[in-house]
Amino acid sequence: MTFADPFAQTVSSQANVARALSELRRGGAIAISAGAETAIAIAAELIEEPGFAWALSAAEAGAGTGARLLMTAERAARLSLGAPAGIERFRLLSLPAAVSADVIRQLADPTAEPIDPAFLDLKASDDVPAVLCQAVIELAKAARLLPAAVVVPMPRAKAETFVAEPFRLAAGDVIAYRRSAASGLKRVGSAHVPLSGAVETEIIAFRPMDGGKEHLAIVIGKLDTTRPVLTRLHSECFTGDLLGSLRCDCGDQLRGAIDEIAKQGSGVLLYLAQEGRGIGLVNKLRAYQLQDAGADTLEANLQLGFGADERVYQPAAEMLRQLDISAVRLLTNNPDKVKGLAQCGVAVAERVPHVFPANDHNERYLSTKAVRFGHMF
Ligand SMILES: Nc1nc2c(ncn2[C@@H]2O[C@H](COP(=O)(O)OP(=O)(O)OP(=O)(O)O)[C@@H](O)[C@H]2O)c(=O)[nH]1
Ligand SMILES: [Zn+2]
Repeated sequence: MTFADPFAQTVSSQANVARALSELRRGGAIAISAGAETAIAIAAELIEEPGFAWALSAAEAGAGTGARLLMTAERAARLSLGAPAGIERFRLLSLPAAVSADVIRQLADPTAEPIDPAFLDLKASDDVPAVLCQAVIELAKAARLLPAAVVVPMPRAKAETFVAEPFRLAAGDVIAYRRSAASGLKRVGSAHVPLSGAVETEIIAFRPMDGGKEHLAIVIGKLDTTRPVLTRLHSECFTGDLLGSLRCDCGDQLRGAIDEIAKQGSGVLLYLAQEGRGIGLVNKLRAYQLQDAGADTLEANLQLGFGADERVYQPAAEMLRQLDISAVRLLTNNPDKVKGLAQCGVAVAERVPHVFPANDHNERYLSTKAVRFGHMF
């Protein structure tokens, strides 16, 4: 296929990223390039011996150009593998030739059997361009995997003749893809769904351009968009919203927001597909395991290699824009949501506190939110 027009190019590069995501999620290898440099990458949490051996031979990795382990600065710091200055966003470490797939998974995953990396003598490496490393980390996060990968740089001569299985990907495409997933939303379906306590409710689904999971706008009553609209941004929480988990306050906040909006006459609840503050359900369960071993909710995210909060607010702002809402009264205790929305061009006329009583199981979680995230309780 040739790319005569830029739209076709965009669509095709988006398709490549989508394919790369599913390859990574099933433990497959991808070939990714930045400028003249190419490397093979496999998600660290899924690496097995055959794939690892394939990557080494496909890249014709010789002495000194073997496998690298790529991880975020947060994870590296917790393995005492951080850079002295500690300012880089990720670490690339050369792996010894005899390292096993099991050891790689242990390094990447703090919920696996603990490992002391000191005996491996991992050396920092800089033979993969930063933009390529960044793209691989972004891909792993977008695939809701741990943000760590085995990366095998490919000699240039080999890269020129290499026909990747199944394709080759450019690092720049990943960045463009992430941006379009955050801001390109299409209204794809809506219906009247009477809720208990809020009979006049319409649910509107918005699909991200990358084909990812839909975000939902739950519109209660008749909106008056000439004035700030009572609005709740609610990040998906399968355990709290659906199962009534007592580890968090999400279930109470979800139902409480619907009740409050209904009581005040009208408003909107944006149900955002950002489970686990954007790290996904599986990683949230891992974070819970780390919390049961002593970490708080913020530290658990860092141990897994994520930032404290991986959410972005462009999708919420774009949904509000499509609903013709330019100013909101925001039901939240989280100062980052107020800031995040404002940065995306939505006027936050007022913050409306959204506090519910603690229980025996979520007291520590709520106090961590207050102390470490600055939540206003
Ligand atoms: N990573 C991680 N996510 C969690 C944990 N507990 C709850 N969550 C997620 O945190 C998010 C909570 O979202 P919200 O209630 O919208 O937001 P908030 O940041 O608490 O702010 P408020 O607007 O004040 O409620 C949901 O996506 C939950 O799945 C945890 O221990 N670790
Ligand atoms: Zn929750």
